[in-house]
Amino acid sequence: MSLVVENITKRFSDFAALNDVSFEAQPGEFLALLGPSGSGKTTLLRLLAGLDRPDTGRIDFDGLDYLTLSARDRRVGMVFQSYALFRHMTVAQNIAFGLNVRASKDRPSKAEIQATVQRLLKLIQLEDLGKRYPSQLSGGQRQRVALARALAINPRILLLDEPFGALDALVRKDLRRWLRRIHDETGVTTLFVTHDQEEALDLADRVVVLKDGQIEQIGKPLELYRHPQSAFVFDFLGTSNQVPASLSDGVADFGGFSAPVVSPKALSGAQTVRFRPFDTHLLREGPGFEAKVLSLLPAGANLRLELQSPTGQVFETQHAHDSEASDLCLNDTVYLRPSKVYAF
Ligand SMILES: Nc1ncnc2c1ncn2[C@@H]1O[C@H](COP(=O)(O)OP(=O)(O)OP(=O)(O)O)[C@@H](O)[C@H]1O
Repeated sequence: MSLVVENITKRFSDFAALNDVSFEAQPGEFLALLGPSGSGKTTLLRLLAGLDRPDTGRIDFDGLDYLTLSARDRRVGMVFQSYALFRHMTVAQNIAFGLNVRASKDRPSKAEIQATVQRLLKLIQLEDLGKRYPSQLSGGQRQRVALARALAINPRILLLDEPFGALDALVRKDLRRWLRRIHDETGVTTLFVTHDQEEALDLADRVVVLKDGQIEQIGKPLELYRHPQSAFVFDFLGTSNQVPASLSDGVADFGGFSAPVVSPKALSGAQTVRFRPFDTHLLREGPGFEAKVLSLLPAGANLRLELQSPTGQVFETQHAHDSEASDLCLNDTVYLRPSKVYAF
């Protein structure tokens, strides 16, 4: 059951929050919508949920024209950043809510609703907390309940708007893994809004990068990371070191040393080129970009360095523990050479 979004434009007065946006989600796919604040992520979710209408375009799900369906008939489950649980209801009542409010002809029996609640409590690993109130839960537990409530209506699509945005980094990481597991068990087509590139790359089957209401690029996480089509995508997906170079025939010349260029098109002449922290060598002697070691930080299997050039530019580099970086000290002078650079 695929989701088709075609040529969607949404204006607020004369400002286009979404401008001709098209993409598809495959049945059961987990898509991340990634973009900076104001890029149109929430606007897109609201259109899918039926909380707002686009000015132009088409939204279909499994052959159903969603724009002709009410929000309720779309059967979309939503989870927001703020815990939108009902405070006066227990966890179990919150989860049952979407089923209890159905018209009597569509409402499952009490026993069926209870069974669904039990199944979902088990799924979110809060089996013993059904009788508690939201105020008696941690932030992470509340978001798990919010997800169970969204799943209770057996949604065709699950829309998650920065669901872990208010939680601390460790809990976020934990819930991320957990969410992916739940997704794989339930197989619901899911759209997950985030402005955190690590979260998007870690979680999603494919990532839709939005900028100023338009799609910059869509792709699998590694594909986006390795083959960004624009400087925006490169900069947004990770640390970006930038230097001027002279390009010709796929080589960036820095005056005395050079590096191969990865580029979506053939470029020549003076350009700013970009490189990632781990695409670098540090040498004791030039040629290279001269810099002093500002900081040295062990980061898991790697060493992360900050280097500062005589003009004040700061570079970030990353190296294996047993590499040339391992015997450097603070304030040592090194010569930095990129092993490959990107140009757009
Ligand atoms: N009801 C509205 N009236 C006017 N402008 C709006 C309205 N809703 C959204 N916008 C504008 O549309 C643009 C996109 O907003 P949206 O909330 O979709 O961005 P976002 O990518 O979700 O941002 P964030 O990450 O900050 O939540 C913003 O410039 C916003 O100010």
